Amino acid sequence: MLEFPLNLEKQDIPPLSMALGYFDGVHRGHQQVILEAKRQAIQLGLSSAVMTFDPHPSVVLGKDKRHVQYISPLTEKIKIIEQLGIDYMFIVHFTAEFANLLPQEFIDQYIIGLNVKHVVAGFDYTYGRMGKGNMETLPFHSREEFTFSVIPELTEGNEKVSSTRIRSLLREGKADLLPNLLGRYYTTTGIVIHGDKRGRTIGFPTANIDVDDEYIIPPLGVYSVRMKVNNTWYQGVCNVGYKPTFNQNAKKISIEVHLFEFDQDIYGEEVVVEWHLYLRKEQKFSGIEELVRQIEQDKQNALHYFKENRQIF
Ligand SMILES: Cc1cc2nc3c(=O)[nH]c(=O)nc-3n(C[C@H](O)[C@H](O)[C@H](O)COP(=O)(O)O)c2cc1C
Ligand SMILES: Nc1ncnc2c1ncn2[C@@H]1O[C@H](COP(=O)(O)OP(=O)(O)OP(=O)(O)O)[C@@H](O)[C@H]1O
Repeated sequence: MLEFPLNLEKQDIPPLSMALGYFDGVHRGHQQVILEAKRQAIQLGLSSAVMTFDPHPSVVLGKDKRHVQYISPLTEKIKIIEQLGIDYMFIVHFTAEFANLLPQEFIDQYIIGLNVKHVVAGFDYTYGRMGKGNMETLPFHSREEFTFSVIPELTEGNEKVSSTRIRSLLREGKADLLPNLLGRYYTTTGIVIHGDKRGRTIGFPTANIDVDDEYIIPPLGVYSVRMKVNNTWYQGVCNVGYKPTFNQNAKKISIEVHLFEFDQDIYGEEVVVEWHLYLRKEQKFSGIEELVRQIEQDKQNALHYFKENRQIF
């Protein structure tokens, strides 16, 4: 997949069928939009493309002053879209100036100007200043330079499948409910770093994972997870928290995974944690023995979960 710099001339770009959206998480609704752009590309003899934005519009428009966190930070989003078999991806730097473009200016510069011959977007897609352009105004703004398809609302349990809904489920720890919306389990990519080396001595060695702070981290607690190491998936349990049994004033959340049937040195490796099921709260135990007994129980609970859900793995 190629990424174009945006100072391109129209004649340098092949005619495109382009999906439009922010696409955080590339959930099942997004996948319909993107795959329809690909289908139309094949049917109309065009190249397929996705146009997305970075950072999230809320950073620039000031609705969300907090550090923004994503279901899929940009590099992850690019990877997922690439796997859908899209030829080109345009990542528009979302600035105040861009947000201020009139709907017609956006269409002229970013759609017609990029040689787009077919547009695909969802029923609620908006464009241009204050989101004034929408799928009803698109025929007018298109100047008959391109055709378009509108993807109807994909719902699950009578509610729209949306990035907002997925973000709030994730923040409530409901990782097990995500596959219905995301089309896969939630994953975070990170690097294995050194911890306090205590895990080994209590019989539960753990990989401490440094996860990019652009990811949404599920709430504190213990989870059934799978982790991908060197292209192989392993089952395990993960603790997200401050390890209160040992640390009085820890400031940084640690994410550590104990894998079953695994004994390799993986410091410095990139790994993917796949979040499956919230098991319990993190607790302060009176001693190591009590903690170890509980982790053994966590392991049994996770093994039971994976056994029951065997058909998926
Ligand atoms: C499945 C699992 C559950 C855990 N639960 C707790 C907990 O409830 N409270 C706690 O203080 N630490 C908990 N821990 C963290 C352990 O205290 C930690 O793994 C151990 O101290 C080793 O830390 P280290 O890797 O920094 O050496 C848990 C770890 C795992 C793997
Ligand atoms: N459930 C859905 N059904 C059909 N199209 C959708 C659905 N969700 C999003 N889309 C479309 O996918 C594209 C990307 O949407 P967007 O990035 O705004 O996602 P979203 O899930 O609607 O996000 P948010 O929760 O922030 O509103 C848009 O064209 C949008 O209309």
